[in-house]
Amino acid sequence: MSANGSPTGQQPTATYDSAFLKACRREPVPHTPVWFMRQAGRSLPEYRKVREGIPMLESCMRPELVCEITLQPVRRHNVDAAIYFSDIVVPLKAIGIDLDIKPGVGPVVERPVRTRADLARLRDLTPEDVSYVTEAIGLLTRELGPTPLIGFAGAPFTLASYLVEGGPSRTYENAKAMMYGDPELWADLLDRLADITAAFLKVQIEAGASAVQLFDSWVGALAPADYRRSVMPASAKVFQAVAGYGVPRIHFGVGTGELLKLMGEAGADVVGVDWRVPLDEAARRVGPGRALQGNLDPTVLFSTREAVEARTQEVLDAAAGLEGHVFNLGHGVLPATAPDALTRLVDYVHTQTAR
Ligand SMILES: Cc1c2[nH]c(c1CCC(=O)O)Cc1[nH]c(c(CCC(=O)O)c1C)Cc1[nH]c(c(CCC(=O)O)c1C)Cc1[nH]c(c(C)c1CCC(=O)O)C2
Repeated sequence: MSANGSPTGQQPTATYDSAFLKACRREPVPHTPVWFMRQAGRSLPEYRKVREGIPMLESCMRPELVCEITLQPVRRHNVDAAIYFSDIVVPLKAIGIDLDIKPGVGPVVERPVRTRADLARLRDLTPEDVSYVTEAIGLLTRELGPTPLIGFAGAPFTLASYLVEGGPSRTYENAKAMMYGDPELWADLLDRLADITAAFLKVQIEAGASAVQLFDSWVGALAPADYRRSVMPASAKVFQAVAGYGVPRIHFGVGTGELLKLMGEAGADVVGVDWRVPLDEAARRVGPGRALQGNLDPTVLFSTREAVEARTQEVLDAAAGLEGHVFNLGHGVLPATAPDALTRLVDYVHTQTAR
């Protein structure tokens, strides 16, 4: 086992023994650990303040700023893990793809990837391309103490959805047209993206990330047979590439009820579940040997305190028989969420599950 995967390696014992990493390893925990996808970001006034006037992608390349933004939700909410502040398109930008993150829209690619000739633009990612990531994680692991840091990347399908469409899409018609109509080009595209993603995750783990999450946010658009044939090999390649580090690998997507089993089999130690499938049913679908993460509907936080507690309790009850449970929302924190509602939610989960 590698440095980060053992208590004797570069990772401090207190981090290795944290509730979050124990739950990922399906070991007994003192309380159910909690973190939130998109916990660092627009729901926090202190985030909006430090980001003022700095474009999103530029903010991802400033180590001190990344460090501050990553720490903000840890200070405020008492969450059990930090997630590295970045974006799934950062490694693509780093290899020279002409893309930007447009406020209120998302990633936009100037020249979409549609042909075999376009593939040549997807060169390998080297650690030097993202030296600011190594630097920021170095700062962060010192500041975080025992709190684990989650590194992340976009999965090949979700990255391809932006590259081929040229921006956000509801239907993924260009990406799926390539997948159905030119399976060889599609497979080569996803394989290229798998190598870039694996390299990006390795940089984060070697710099000190204690776990990684692979976001395949939009893969719920696919039928299981297409997932298995056209996406799973590339995602499995990513997970395989980082298996030797021994850090937990989390895999998440939205609307993936029919894909949960396959997403686990792709090589995840923890399968993320959105709010559409209760966790006990998700556990039946995923099968033994993997922990689950989720799955409160993020819009519940706009409701009354009583409703939040009742819905949270339902999630905890459904998770009661699981081998390992990491509490999270079923998707990212919505920008208009009241920060105090998140702080109260962390406290509620910790109190209700204290053992
Ligand atoms: C699909 C996806 C993207 N980015 C990401 C995903 C997968 C997660 C998911 O499914 O939500 C991942 C991501 N993006 C960001 C994080 C930060 C870490 C965290 O979770 O706190 C993470 C984990 C910062 C961000 N990434 C982005 C913001 C907002 C931009 C800003 O604050 O100026 C943040 C905080 C921009 C972005 N980037 C992307 C979108 C759809 C958007 C939102 C567009 C908008 O509504 O403005 C692509």
